[in-house]
This record gives sequence, C-alpha cells and structure tokens, in this order.
Amino acid sequence: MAGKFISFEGPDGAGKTSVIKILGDELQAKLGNQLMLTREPGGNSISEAIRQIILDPKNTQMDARTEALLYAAARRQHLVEQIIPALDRGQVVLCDRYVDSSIAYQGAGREIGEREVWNMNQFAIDGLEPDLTIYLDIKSEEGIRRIMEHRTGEINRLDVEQLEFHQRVRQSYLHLQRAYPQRIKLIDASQPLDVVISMVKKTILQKYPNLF
Ligand SMILES: Nc1ncnc2c1ncn2[C@@H]1O[C@H](COP(=O)(O)OP(=O)(O)O)[C@@H](O)[C@H]1O
Ligand SMILES: Cc1cn([C@H]2C[C@H](O)[C@@H](COP(=O)(O)OP(=O)(O)O)O2)c(=O)[nH]c1=O
Repeated sequence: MAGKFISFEGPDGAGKTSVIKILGDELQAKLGNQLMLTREPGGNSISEAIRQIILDPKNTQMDARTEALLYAAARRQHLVEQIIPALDRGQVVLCDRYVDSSIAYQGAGREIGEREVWNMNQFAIDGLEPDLTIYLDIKSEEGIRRIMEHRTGEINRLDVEQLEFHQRVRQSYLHLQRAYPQRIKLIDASQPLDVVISMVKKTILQKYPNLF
C-alpha cells in the first residue's frame, strides 16, 4: 500500500476535531486530492447507521460487548470502503479515531478488558494498523470541562458517563502509548490550540519530512 495512514486519538475534548480541521485545510492546500479526511466510526452509510445505534440515548441498556462488536463492525466497513482504497491510491489518510479508541473506551472505560478488545478487533482490522498515531493527551477533568463549556445542546450517551470512566480511558491511552512508542506519539493537548497544532505538525514531519 503506497499511502500513509495517520490516526488521531484522545479522550473527548482533547481537541482532535479542531486539530484535524486546521491541519486538514493546510494539507489540502498542499496535497489536493492526495488527502483523505475521515473519522471513526462513520464515513459510509453502513458505519454511520451503526454509529447511530451506538450513540442513541435510547440504547442505554446496550451490553458493553455488544457495543464493542458494533464499533468493530463499523470499523471493518470503514476500513474496506474508505481507508484501504485510499491507501491503495497512495493517499494520505487522516483518521479521527481507530482501533485504539476501542481499547481505551470499551476495554478500559467499560471494563471489558483491553486484551480481549484488542484480540476481537484483530478480526476487524486484519493487521492494518496506522503508520502513525497522534495521541492528544488531556486530563479528564479538563476534557470534560471543554465539552461542557462549548456544549451546543447535543448530548450523546457517552457524554453522561462518570469522571472515572474518562479517567480509565485516559490511563489506557497512556498505557498504549508506552507500549507502542514507535507508532503512538503523545502531544500535550492542554496547551493553546496553536501550540498543539505546531507540535502535531512537528511530530508528523519527523516521520514524513516533506508532508507540509
Ligand atoms: N488546545 C485547546 N485549548 C482550549 N480549547 C480547546 C483546545 N482544543 C480544542 N478546544 C475546544 O474544546 C472543545 C473540544 O474540542 P474538539 O476539537 O471538539 O475535541 P475532540 O474532537 O477531541 O472531542 C471545542 O469547543 C474546542 O473549541
Ligand atoms: C471509534 C470509537 C469511538 N468511541 C466513542 C468515543 C467518543 O465518545 C464517541 C465518538 O463520538 P464523536 O462525536 O466522534 O466524539 P469525538 O469528537 O470526541 O471523537 O465514541 C468508542 O467508545 N469506541 C470506539 O471504538
């Protein structure tokens, strides 16, 4: 596969959406149609439909393993429909969340077990890991504070989880980063957005010196 697969990870409120928007605009100007921006779990009609089921506040009774399987199913479809064809075309793929989100949120957040969720996801991703993962690290209290401060009325099921859930998620991301330091690069996302963005660019340039 000729392309480059870069995923963005982090707790809610870390700034992934903001960073990808600004970096995406900048990269678009340079790469044009060589760039693909996408996000988990959506990006195609099947994955979007699965996402609606997962995030619907009516489905609070959903079993944690059911949730993990649905995320993996949405991931598989997104991989086959969007990511693999883009990489085959030689595109640079920036993806908002991928398999590490399931390890952190379902494995640790919902306490199913990180190893179990990782193993189950191998069936979905069939060995296709990102070339580079940008992990935006933020303390749970700060991530939640940012989301509450800028809330526009939309509330999804995961937003109402307790602080401890978000703390488990963050600790899991930190463990993943320590376990896979070559792939996962940590950025301190508590800094102002322009600083975070320049750190992300610097990190991407270390791996791909001519990308920007
Ligand atoms: N570095 C930052 N400093 C302060 N506020 C930020 C920063 N990055 C993002 N925000 C704000 O925090 C909120 C959550 O950011 P967002 O990009 O949606 O995060 P995520 O996609 O990781 O959940 C938004 O309102 C955004 O404007
Ligand atoms: C991809 C993925 C997301 N999630 C969660 C994380 C988020 O709370 C939510 C995605 O909602 P989204 O609106 O995309 O949030 P964000 O802007 O923070 O990425 O789904 C999982 O629990 N497991 C997963 O595998």
